Amino acid sequence: MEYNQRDTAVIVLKDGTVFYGKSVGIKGTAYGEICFNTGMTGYQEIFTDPSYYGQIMLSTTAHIGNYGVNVDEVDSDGIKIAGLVCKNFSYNHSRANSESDLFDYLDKHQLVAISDVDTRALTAYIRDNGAMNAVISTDGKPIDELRELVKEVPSMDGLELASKVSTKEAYFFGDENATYKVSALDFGIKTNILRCLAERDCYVKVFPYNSSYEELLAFNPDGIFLSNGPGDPSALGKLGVLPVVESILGGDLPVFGICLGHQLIGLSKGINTFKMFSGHRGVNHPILNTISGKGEITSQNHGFAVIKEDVLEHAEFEISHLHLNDGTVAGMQMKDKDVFSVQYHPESSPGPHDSRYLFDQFVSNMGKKE
Ligand SMILES: NC(=O)CC[C@H](N)C(=O)O
Repeated sequence: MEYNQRDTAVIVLKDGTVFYGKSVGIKGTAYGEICFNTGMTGYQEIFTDPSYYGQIMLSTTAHIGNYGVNVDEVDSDGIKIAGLVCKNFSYNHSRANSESDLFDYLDKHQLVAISDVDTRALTAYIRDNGAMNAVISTDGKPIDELRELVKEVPSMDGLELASKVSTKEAYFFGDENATYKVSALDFGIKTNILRCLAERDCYVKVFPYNSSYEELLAFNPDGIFLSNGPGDPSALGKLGVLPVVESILGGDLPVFGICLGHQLIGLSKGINTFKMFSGHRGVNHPILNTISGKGEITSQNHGFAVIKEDVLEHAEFEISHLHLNDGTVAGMQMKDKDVFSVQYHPESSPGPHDSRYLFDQFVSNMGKKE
């Protein structure tokens, strides 16, 4: 396909490789780390997941847009991905409870989006060469200019993004007469995590990422939650987050961390993180709960992970979950405290509900304190 065709769009990878497609969003140029998600449904939840902030989403599913959009299916106040790359884009949608079509939604949120890409070839390329920066363009910029532009895109390694999606002001979620009160530290929290807590009789106060331990305690919580979020977890050290997490772990309240929250629990205790080759993003990742011996099919979205040896050598922690594809740490817990965390997404929006029991475990830990 020639780039000078009308509506033709282009993807330029950091190493100079080029893929072509057609524009289905606004005319513009967007950049970020390109990563692929293998989920076959749940595109609206994925696009609005704050953990994807700064990343270009390459969807491996064959159709995007065919069931429209619904405001109840968002995981934040708007689209958070930096751009979209897909195979077939459906301008028609068909579903009883869809409110509008994806095309209008992308336009409303001013997203650069490209369809008709050979997504299988591009995914295989990233799988074999690792997650990498990319520029996607639908406004006719010459390839040479885009090859220069992609060199300027900041590396995800060391990039701090959580402060950009965390709430500016504390807010409440759920019924104020609920049995349990939870203070949640927000690094880009997915709304479905709040829904899962509220459904389990929790009233949640969501705090900005730079809140102090004292501010979290002033809500008089029964437990503390550490959220998911975008970027390199180790970059949050410079924002002073780790001493707050250390104080939380030093207290006696039950603690639950998901994804970035899990990584921060580790970092605050000297368990380091590393950048994975291409990360885990999809809705069918197999996990072994090493405590119960049971398997779980899980929803995942991460590009960093804690170093396994650091957990194994740590006196206070033990591994609770392992990723069965590559043996990476998928969950850990403190041996003598009600502190546990997982690298994956039990709120699973989208994804199977196998791991929702972790919310029950957190609530049950809070119940023990009564
Ligand atoms: N979903 C998340 O919280 C992701 C955590 C972190 N940004 C990572 O990519 O590993």
